[in-house]
Amino acid sequence: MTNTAYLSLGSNIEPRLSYLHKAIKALQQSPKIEVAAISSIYETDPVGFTEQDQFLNLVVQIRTTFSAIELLDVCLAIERELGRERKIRWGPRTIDLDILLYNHENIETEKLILPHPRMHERAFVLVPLIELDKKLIHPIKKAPFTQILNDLSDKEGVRLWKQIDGEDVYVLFEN
Ligand SMILES: Nc1ncnc2c1ncn2[C@@H]1O[C@H](COP(=O)(O)OP(=O)(O)OP(=O)(O)O)[C@@H](O)[C@H]1O
Ligand SMILES: Nc1nc2c(c(=O)[nH]1)N=C(CO)CN2
Repeated sequence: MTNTAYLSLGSNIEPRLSYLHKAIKALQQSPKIEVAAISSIYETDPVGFTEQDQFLNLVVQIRTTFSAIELLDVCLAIERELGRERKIRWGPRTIDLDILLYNHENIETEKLILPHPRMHERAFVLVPLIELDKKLIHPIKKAPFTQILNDLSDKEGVRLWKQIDGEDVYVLFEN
């Protein structure tokens, strides 16, 4: 069965764009993952731990035959391959891949929580997510993500960095 998932990608250690590109290429190279859509790239102010460099964030929509927990393991493996170190919670990272949504599933285990438990608080997630699909609704809160973003007190700190338009995404990453 093919599942639809949305992943949030972020990097704030240079070369940020290259880490994002390598993570997307790694997803595409999996026979069980089709990268169906890639949002624009946004430069964003750090949230949670603010004494660090600006992030580049984007969201990808994938189709996958992996289970949610298998998909998490793929994300964690890509982070390891790209040198992710966890020294400070929410601190600097070469690459971070979070699963935002997996179908409309609600999963709560020690290793995996879906929908992502903090996605509704984060403009750096909501802005690129809504760019991909303005009709998405939070499967637990039953509220449109457009409304969740509108109601967010902290909507600042998210700036369009690179407009990505279909086939251009690969040209962008190649140059
Ligand atoms: N939806 C999810 N996506 C990714 N990791 C998750 C998810 N739910 C739970 N986790 C768990 O969170 C652990 C720590 O993740 P990580 O250190 O990357 O946190 P972070 O992405 O920096 O912070 P945050 O979770 O607030 O976005 C992972 O090892 C994973 O087991
Ligand atoms: N701007 C921004 N801030 C963050 C980010 C992120 O990707 N972008 N990720 C975090 C933990 O996942 C914590 N804070």
